[in-house]
Amino acid sequence: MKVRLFEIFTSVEGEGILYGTKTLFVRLAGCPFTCFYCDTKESLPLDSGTEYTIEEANQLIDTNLKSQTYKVNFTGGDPLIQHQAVALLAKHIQDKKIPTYLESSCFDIDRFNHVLPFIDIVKIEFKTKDSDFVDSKHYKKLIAHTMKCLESSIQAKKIIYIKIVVSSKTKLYEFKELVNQIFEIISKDDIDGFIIQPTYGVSEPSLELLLNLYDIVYPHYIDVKVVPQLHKFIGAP
Ligand SMILES: Nc1nc2[nH]cc(C(=O)O)c2c(=O)[nH]1
Ligand code: SF4
Ligand SMILES: [Mg+2]
Repeated sequence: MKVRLFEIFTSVEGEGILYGTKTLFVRLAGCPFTCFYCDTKESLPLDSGTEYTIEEANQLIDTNLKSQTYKVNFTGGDPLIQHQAVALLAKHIQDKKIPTYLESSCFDIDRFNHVLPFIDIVKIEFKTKDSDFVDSKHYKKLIAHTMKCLESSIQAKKIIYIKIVVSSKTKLYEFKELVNQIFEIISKDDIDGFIIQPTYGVSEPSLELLLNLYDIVYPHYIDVKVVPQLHKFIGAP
């Protein structure tokens, strides 16, 4: 089996509940979606990056693990595009007792379930309608898949947090509908965090909007946090 990696680098985790922690990032090539705020557009083409055999990719990861690595984040692109390869690479890392982390848009429950056994920390990202991830007629189906990924992670007792990227285009009523839908199927104790992540450099949300979005989540989950992407502020990848 082959895998296309766009890049591999060590940095400070810039997103989510583990922000500020040293992490090795394995960025998979390929994502067919179209979020208007995507900050890794170079990695979207399926033929971007470099192709490796699994053995070569594992060797590359091993070389990068040498400089004290505490966890490995599979990101993209979307790692579920190459789910079979990601499962093999993540197993290789777990065998070394290093925690693995999946950074995906959770668009397909079958692909997600294939990778999940080899992942310790899962970010469940719910896309807003205004993200342009998919056109609006496919949005309901996307959210159904993401919900199933969330339920599956809870059943598997993973470390889980929910992330929603918001912009000045995010509609309060749509956000509220999404949050209500999430907490209809889960309880606050099922997750380890809820992150509202503002877009950076494009259609940035106002403080007023961020606070209104916060107030929508708070009644369901009092530890909700607004966390911008830390790495953008320290000039790190
Ligand atoms: N420092 C840093 N942290 C990140 N967390 C998630 C990232 C991503 O691109 O998915 C990312 C990234 O690209 N860089
Ligand atoms: S899902 Fe992620 S990688 Fe794909 S277009 Fe959206 S932000 Fe970019
Ligand atoms: Mg990034």
